[in-house]
Amino acid sequence: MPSIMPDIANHASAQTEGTLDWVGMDNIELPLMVEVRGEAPRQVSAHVGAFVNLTRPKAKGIHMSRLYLLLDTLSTEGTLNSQALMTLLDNFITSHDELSDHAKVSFTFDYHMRRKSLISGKQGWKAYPVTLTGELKQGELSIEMGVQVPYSSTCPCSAALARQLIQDAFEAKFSGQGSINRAEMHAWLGTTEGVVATPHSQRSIADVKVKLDNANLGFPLRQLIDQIEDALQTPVQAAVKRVDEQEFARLNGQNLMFCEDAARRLKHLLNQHAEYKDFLLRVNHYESLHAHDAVSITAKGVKGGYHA
Ligand SMILES: Nc1nc2c(ncn2[C@@H]2O[C@H](COP(=O)(O)OP(=O)(O)OP(=O)(O)O)[C@@H](O)[C@H]2O)c(=O)[nH]1
Repeated sequence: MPSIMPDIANHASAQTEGTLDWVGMDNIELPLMVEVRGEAPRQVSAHVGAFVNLTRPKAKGIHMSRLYLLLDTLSTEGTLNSQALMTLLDNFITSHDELSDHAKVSFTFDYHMRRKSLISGKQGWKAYPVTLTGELKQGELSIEMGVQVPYSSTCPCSAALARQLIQDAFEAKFSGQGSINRAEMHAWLGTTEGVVATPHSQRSIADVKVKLDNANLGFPLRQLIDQIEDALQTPVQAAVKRVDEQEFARLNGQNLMFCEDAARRLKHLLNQHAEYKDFLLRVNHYESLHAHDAVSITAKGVKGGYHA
């Protein structure tokens, strides 16, 4: 190894001068202990983005290795919680004395949760894609928590059209009869001639980002996922026996949703919780009627905050 190695980041000047908003690394893969509110810390496999700004127009570049090694220490010795996030971002800035005064980090990972079946008492895993992002500017920490929650949506228009066909089929079958035989009708309703049409439904994703007001209480990830699933009523299921599938069919029938309905339910929910000081949500219905998607997007409407 040569005794003195060139140190471009420290000693060379920028070819073209200028400040930069963010410089760093993206998609760093590392295992990480994550602690969310009310849960024991657990290991996840994270993809990380680590950034600082570059305030000196003449400086050649930032010191990528310093950010990387700070992350590595968190991965090998620490646990990601709100305090660790603050410390990490603070260290990003202090390690770039004279070069940077803003720092940003994002962790993307799947968070697995045990989910109960609707009726049978069975359990299974669901993996929720999560992104935790922290930004430190002028000593102020801002934390964003994003999660994607899959659910089922049954089209209300299709359901109404199907009901009409069922009514028509009923008329055609029973119109000539003075009094209807109850047993005959019960049996007929159990056939595909009786329920002649079914509405289409689709796997859908609620993509929700919230800005946390007070992350000292921990990342309320389980709480947010539970709230979203409770509001929508038709989250996709893990373990399913027939009794669960039947209950799922009932829930879908009682929660018919356009993408507008789903977005309004979630907006109403998030507006009720002051802890989410801002939010941005996007509801994607991956249509089975069309080859394209039905989408609703909305934000809380905070001045200077998220916008759709
Ligand atoms: N700034 C910057 N560094 C890059 C880039 N691509 C790769 N690197 C490399 O990142 C490596 C780490 O840089 P530094 O953190 O400055 O490494 P170092 O000089 O050994 O570390 P310090 O002594 O702490 O400054 C260097 O080998 C750079 O060449 C880039 O686009 N920008």
